[in-house]
Amino acid sequence: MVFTAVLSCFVNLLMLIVPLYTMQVYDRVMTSRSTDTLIMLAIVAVGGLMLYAVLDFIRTRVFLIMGDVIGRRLNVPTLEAAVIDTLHGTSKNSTQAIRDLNDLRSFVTGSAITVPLELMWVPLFLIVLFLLHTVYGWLALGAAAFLFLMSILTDVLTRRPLAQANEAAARSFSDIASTVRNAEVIEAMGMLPAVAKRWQRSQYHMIDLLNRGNSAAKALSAASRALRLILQIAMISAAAVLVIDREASPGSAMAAGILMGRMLQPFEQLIDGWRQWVFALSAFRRVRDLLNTAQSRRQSMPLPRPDGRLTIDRLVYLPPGVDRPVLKGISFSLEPGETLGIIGPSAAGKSTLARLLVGIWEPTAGGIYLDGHSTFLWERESFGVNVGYLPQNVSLLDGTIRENISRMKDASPADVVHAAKMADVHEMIGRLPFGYDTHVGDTAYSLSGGQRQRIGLARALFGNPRLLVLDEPNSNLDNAGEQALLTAIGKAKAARTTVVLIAHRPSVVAAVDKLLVLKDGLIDQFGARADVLKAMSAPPGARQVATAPNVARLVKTEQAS
Ligand SMILES: Nc1ncnc2c1ncn2[C@@H]1O[C@H](COP(=O)(O)OP(=O)(O)OP(=O)(O)O)[C@@H](O)[C@H]1O
Repeated sequence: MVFTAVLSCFVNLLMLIVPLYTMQVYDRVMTSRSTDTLIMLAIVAVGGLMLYAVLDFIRTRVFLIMGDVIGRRLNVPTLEAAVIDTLHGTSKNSTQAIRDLNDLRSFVTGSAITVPLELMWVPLFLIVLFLLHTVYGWLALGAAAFLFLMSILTDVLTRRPLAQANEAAARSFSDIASTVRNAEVIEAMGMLPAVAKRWQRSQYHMIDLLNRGNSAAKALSAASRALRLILQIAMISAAAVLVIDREASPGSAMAAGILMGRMLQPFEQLIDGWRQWVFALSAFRRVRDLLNTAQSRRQSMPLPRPDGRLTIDRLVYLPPGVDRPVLKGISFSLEPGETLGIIGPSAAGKSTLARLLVGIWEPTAGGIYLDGHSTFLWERESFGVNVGYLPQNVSLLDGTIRENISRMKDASPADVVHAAKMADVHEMIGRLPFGYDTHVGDTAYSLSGGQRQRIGLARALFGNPRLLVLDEPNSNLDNAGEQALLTAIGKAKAARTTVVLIAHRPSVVAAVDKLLVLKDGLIDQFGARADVLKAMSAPPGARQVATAPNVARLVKTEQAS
């Protein structure tokens, strides 16, 4: 910015060439009738203007580089902040930040950003006008003050509606994204007219705000343009009077007209470009707020590969903005290579527990420890290579099957095939149009729910994780798929991977060592599978399996010892 300000000084100085040249031609060349002087003056003026072009180009390049730097420095931090923000559930429209960043870049490379730099050098033109004649100087000063007041009026009248319109546009974008995501449901149930009506209402509101801001801005811009021309005419008339009274030369009168026009131009540009400034400032604020608030609260030091000992100690989870905990003090532990099935009614908190186990959310109280280290605090990359997670709603990222299984890394084909074989999907992938290179994701080749789930399982198994958390991995599977899942769990267990499996259907829990029954955020039953199943089938009074408080005591004693 300092460099461009210095460059702008020279650019503005060189802008004096045309008025000075005009003055010299009128006052010197025309009176002396010397064509040699004219040629000399023309050569100097053209040379100066070429230098002007070069400096102006360099100034533009500096802004292009600035735009580039903004993109390069902030792209990844903004993406990371948007992801963290989404996980915290603090914002519903984190993707807007990426759009904001692109808008900021376009603003920096546009014309409105240079206006303050031009305004900075207005005093230079004023000094020259005062030097030509004090009347020119005072007139120009009055005109500048008048247009400055117009800019303030523009701000007062347009800033609020334009900023609100900008926010409304951001919300509207997020509405469209959600509509497009749910296209199938909307089409199948004829919801489009109702959805379109709702969206149209928000659009009308946005357009209304935009029109209000724009009409005021356009009216003020037209008024200021006319005003500038009127002020220029006032300047030329005053100059004519001075020439008639022989107080100024005709050349200086011409120069004063040109100088005044040039001096007032940035004010006009300021009023015209106000909208861009308002939008850029709100985009800047959103990006800044996101980068400031969405700070990762995790550790930055990578940790070594764990054995897979999992300890859950008095875990409580209260979602943000909710006053009733979903998990109300859960404690249990698993040794490396143990497999645990978690069952329980809907909304018992099973998926919440799964998300907490893999450190997506931060426990409100208590903790989850893998080999003694909090799974939430664990540095993400070193945690990720040791953990596999299959969420309830599997969605694959935009990319090939190979990229999806290898978690978007440039992995060796042998490792990808190994994970695919573990999940028993190697042959299924072989039957796809381009095998491992088949492009999948939201917009590409459509896989069935079961196929997606099995590729999601291969992705979770990739890299032989130490902890594997599978949230209802069989919800879309047929018998063959379920058999493959049981085999995969068996292989993971043989490789001493600790497995946590959430299930609705009891068929898959046949593969686990221990069983946990979760009810309303509390452990109802926990123990060896056979014991829990026996206790569940026994009448309520006769249950003898460890319950939550007992387990909590067990964990505490273990830690104390
Ligand atoms: N971020 C959140 N904000 C508010 N409530 C939440 C949040 N996450 C989970 N809940 C609530 O916690 C409860 C448990 O949800 P969870 O998804 O863990 O249940 P679940 O046992 O996996 O159910 P299902 O078997 O139907 O998948 C639900 O009542 C849900 O509304």
